[in-house]
Amino acid sequence: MRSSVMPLGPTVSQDRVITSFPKWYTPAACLQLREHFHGQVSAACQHRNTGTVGLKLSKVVVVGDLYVGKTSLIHRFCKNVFDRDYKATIGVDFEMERFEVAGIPFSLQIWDTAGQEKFKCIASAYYRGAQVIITAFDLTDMQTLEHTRQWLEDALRENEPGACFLFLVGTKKDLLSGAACKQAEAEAVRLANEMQAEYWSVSAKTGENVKAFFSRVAALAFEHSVLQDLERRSSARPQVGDGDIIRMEGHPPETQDSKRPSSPGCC
Ligand SMILES: Nc1nc2c(ncn2[C@@H]2O[C@H](COP(=O)(O)OP(=O)(O)OP(=O)(O)O)[C@@H](O)[C@H]2O)c(=O)[nH]1
Ligand SMILES: [Mg+2]
Repeated sequence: MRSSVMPLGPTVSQDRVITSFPKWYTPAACLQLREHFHGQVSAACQHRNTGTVGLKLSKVVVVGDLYVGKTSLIHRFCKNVFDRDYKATIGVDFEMERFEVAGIPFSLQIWDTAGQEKFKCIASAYYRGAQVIITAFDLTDMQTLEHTRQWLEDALRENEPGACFLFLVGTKKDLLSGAACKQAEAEAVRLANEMQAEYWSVSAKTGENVKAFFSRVAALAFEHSVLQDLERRSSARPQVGDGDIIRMEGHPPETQDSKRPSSPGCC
């Protein structure tokens, strides 16, 4: 898992401040059932002992068929706008979002990729180094759900095994209701469990669940970064052995980076 160092900037807006651990959409397909930050993470945040986490950003990659609403979802969250007209993404685009999680600055770099086949090879060049993969489908078009397996496989191929949190997101929730929505969600939850992904239904048009979803993404990515940083620092601490030799226990950073996220149910 890779993170890049980013420069310090202004403080975040109030609606990007996360103080309590955001909840899942459904416990039936959820990466983390805890309602609070991990104890070690809370303590580290309280004592401002989060190492370099506050200076880093996590990469989020959004993939899925054309027209499912990837760009709309990102624009609703980052710019609070919705455009009814379709403008295909050409290759890739990205947005930066700054948060404050448990008092610590944290940023997501959200990569929006093209769903059109002809742009796939450009887009796939940007899959590497993702900490989070969001696979989107249109709740009103179940073929797009079937295609998520392939999108996920392609994105995972470019990343270390177990290095990413996975989300499956059903879009355009405003267009479905009642039994049709329940049925589409049930199928999606089944697939999310197979993929070991967390499931969310959202609407970019109405904004339903959009902020809650990205807050959840940010909190999980943040928590994992802090835990990883704590683990890296504790395993790099020198230890005095039986004799006069000082042993350095630990692994090179690359090995640590490729560890699975520690929460249950992620890839
Ligand atoms: N009703 C409704 N329409 C939506 C929603 N999200 C997106 N759309 C519409 O769906 C169409 C496609 O949305 P985009 O966000 O451009 O789709 P995309 O997945 O980024 O497409 P590509 O860039 O080609 O991969 C647009 O006309 C949007 O207005 C939604 O939540 N509700
Ligand atoms: Mg797009």
